Amino acid sequence: MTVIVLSGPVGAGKSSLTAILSKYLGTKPFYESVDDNPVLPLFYKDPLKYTYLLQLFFLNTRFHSIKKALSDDNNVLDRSIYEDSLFFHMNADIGRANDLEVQTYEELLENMMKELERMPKRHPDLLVHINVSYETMIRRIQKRGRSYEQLSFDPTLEDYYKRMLRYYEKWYDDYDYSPKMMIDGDHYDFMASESDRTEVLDQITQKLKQVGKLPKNWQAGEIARKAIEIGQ
Ligand SMILES: Nc1ncnc2c1ncn2[C@@H]1O[C@H](COP(=O)(O)OP(=O)(O)OP(=O)(O)O)[C@@H](O)[C@H]1O
Ligand SMILES: Nc1nc(=O)c2ncn([C@H]3C[C@H](O)[C@@H](CO)O3)c2[nH]1
Repeated sequence: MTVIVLSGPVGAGKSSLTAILSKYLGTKPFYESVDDNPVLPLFYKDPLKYTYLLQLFFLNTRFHSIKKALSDDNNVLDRSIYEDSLFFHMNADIGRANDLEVQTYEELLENMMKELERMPKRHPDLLVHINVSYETMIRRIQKRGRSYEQLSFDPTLEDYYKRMLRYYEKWYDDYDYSPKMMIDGDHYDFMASESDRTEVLDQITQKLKQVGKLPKNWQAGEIARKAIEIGQ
């Protein structure tokens, strides 16, 4: 059983790489709840009011998928539970949550993490972090086109996204729940370029080999080749 978790800021390419990687390895993808998330548009419209609710919503849905993913299969997860706390603290630091909310959230998260310790696997086998610059992040957010994430919807998002990148830098440095690796999301266009896709998948396969976690019976056969050819 191998569990891989993708991490990275908004628009870094986690969902896209989750689709490609899971196809390549023949494993199951688990996606973050976005289009079916009723709180997300409300949050971007009125962050002060909806930060706490959004955080609980994400924590709850993430917990559901992690419990499934850590049970007994080979899986790829689009974003980790470890990043939820980053988002919440970042929002609290800009005054969108009070001390009592922070304390309650922390206690709930700790409780949930304790529950996860009972799972057959407690942590992922590998964290794949996609690193992007501010310029790339904005380009991808525009390309994807969720209206409420655009700078034209709320110009203060520029500060929010720049802050997010700073928090992610420290978060990745501190992360030590599993082996980790970084993909250069500025350099590799794993959506449009087959050779970039091959290179990124190769980097991940090498790392999985190195940590002894390449899914059993996996070999770069026909299905993997197809995943490279067609992308997601
Ligand atoms: N390496 C890449 N090269 C070119 N385009 C990319 C790359 N990665 C992602 N994209 C494009 O950028 C957009 C955002 O990608 P995606 O939805 O996978 O990001 P994400 O990290 O899952 O974002 P979020 O956390 O906000 O859901 C999509 O339109 C996708 O096609
Ligand atoms: N505030 C907040 N807390 C979270 O835990 C969290 N997780 C994801 N997101 C936002 C980022 C993208 O817009 C969108 C898709 O990742 O959802 C979050 N926002």
